[in-house]
Amino acid sequence: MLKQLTSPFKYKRIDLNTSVQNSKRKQRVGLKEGLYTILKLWRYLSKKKGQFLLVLIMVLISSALALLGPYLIGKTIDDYIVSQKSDGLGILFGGMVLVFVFHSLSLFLQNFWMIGISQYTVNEMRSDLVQHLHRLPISFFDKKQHGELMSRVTNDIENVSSTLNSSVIQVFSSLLTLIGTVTVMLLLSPMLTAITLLIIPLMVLGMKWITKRTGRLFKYQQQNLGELNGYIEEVISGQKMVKAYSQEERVIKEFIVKGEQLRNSGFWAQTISGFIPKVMNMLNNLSFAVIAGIGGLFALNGLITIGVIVIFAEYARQFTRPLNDLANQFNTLLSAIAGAERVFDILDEEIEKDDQSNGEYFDIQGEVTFENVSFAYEEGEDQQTIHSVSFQALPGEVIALVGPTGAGKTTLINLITRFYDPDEGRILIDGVNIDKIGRSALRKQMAFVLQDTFLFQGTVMDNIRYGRLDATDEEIIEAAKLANADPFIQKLPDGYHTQIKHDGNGISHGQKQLLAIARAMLANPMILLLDEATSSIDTITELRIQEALSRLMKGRTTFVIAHRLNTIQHADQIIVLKDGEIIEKGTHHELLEKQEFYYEMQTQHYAVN
Ligand SMILES: Nc1ncnc2c1ncn2[C@@H]1O[C@H](COP(=O)(O)OP(=O)(O)OP(=O)(O)O)[C@@H](O)[C@H]1O
Repeated sequence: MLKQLTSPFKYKRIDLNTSVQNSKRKQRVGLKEGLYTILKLWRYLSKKKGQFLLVLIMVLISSALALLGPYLIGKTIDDYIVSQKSDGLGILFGGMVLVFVFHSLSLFLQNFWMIGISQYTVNEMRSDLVQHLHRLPISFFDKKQHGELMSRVTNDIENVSSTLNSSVIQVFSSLLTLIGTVTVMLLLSPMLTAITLLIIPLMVLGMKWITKRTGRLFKYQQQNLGELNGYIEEVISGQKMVKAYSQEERVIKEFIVKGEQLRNSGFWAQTISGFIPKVMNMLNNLSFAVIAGIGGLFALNGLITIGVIVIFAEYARQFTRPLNDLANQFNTLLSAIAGAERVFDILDEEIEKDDQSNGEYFDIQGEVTFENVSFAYEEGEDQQTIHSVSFQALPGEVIALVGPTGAGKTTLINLITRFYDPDEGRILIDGVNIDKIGRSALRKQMAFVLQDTFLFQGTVMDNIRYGRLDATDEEIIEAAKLANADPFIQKLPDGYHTQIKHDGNGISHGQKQLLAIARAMLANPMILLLDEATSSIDTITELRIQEALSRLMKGRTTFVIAHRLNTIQHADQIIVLKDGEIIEKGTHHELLEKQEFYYEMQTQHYAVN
């Protein structure tokens, strides 16, 4: 099996920056990066400082009691068994029982409090992450796979949680046990201690060699897991498309490749980290042999007692165990830091600035003006997506946006809604630059009826209420009636209370559009953004949609991305876009008379979408 796997050292050749290119912070690697992440984690943990202090006190107590146990056993051997005495043995025995009972109790308490801290921390991180995700600009989501993001909110956070649950205590108790053990050992026999400690350099060197590799390998394992999850999410959501184009084989092959990558990185991360306990165990046994041999010689020469050999043997175990634990926990910590780092990478992403405005609701008339607006999706792009676009839409006008595919129609809508901001020029609503209006206040003035209406889990009623959360049931039914959606809703098994399945599966395309119109009716905005459906909808539903739309459009400034030219003949203005520029503007008749691009589109049935 080993032969099939790529050597872990292959990873050396992978440029870290290829997978972490989007964040400046990610350029920092190694210790500095780790410390930065730990500092950020501490900001969360420190909110539970009091409880954390209690945990540390319990760790201190349990570590001290763990030291006391072997010491008492050694004392029993030297003072009672070797010297054949029994006076006071009962008290010593009682003391030992108490030590072990309190040791367990302190372990239980530290665990109990630490789990509380870890669950609190992880919950805070998760909610910060989700809140932050909602404040990020749309451009952030353009660059990220949804499943990969999901993996950060779930897997990576879970990883941090389980590590906090166990590793923090382990690390502190191991450190304390180490210090305590060495101190007592030195007090009992400095010479035997020095010989026992010779093992440390060997352990440190071994650990360094291994952890250097495992840190990197765990990072790749997390990355590969994120990519695989992203892929699974994508193919499950796009299952229909996969089947429609008979892409199952290709998808399975790609999945196998990604799965192999994860298996490979997982295999090496686990294998190399798995060496640690084995190596430590071997060194541990070696130290036992050394203590028994050399300690025996010392005892024969009267330098130490038999009780001290027993204490040393027990301490050597206690001493290599924390080293062992530290090494193990180091790996878990590295893996959790890698996870936390991926979470903080998102938290470090700059949120959408909500400008100078106070973001309050205000009444608008619906005049929209573009003044020399230029825009490119990517910074430094040679070709602008929108180039010096100017036009004015008066309140209540219907503006049709037409042009070949990729001309920039959707981009114009994206700019009006401030999903993106222009690089040059201004967009004004009622004469106010929209960058002075808070995004949320601006979007409250708008409603969308898009080709692909997204329906959330919940009832039909809930989905219409999305348009205005404080709407009453009566208002919702009224909006549905105006949108011609009421007849089909009434026929659903539970009417308005029918549960919508995932993403509206079970509701037809045309019915989704009607629900979107009802949502928009309820929102009652002054500006309406329509992306005309291209898919074939049956004639009756189509008529219902058209009728509902004209009702909805009345008195509102409406931008329609038109895919069929026959539906926009009555628009007040038709804006013809090509390669991001307005090449013609006017009414249907004016443009036909000009006999230019629009005329060509009409006469030659130019593909307009
Ligand atoms: N999020 C994005 N990131 C980068 N480029 C984008 C993005 N969205 C669109 N583009 C590019 O911008 C250009 C204009 O796209 P847009 O979607 O505005 O065209 P459109 O006229 O609406 O096309 P269609 O009729 O096909 O929907 C295209 O070249 C497209 O590839």
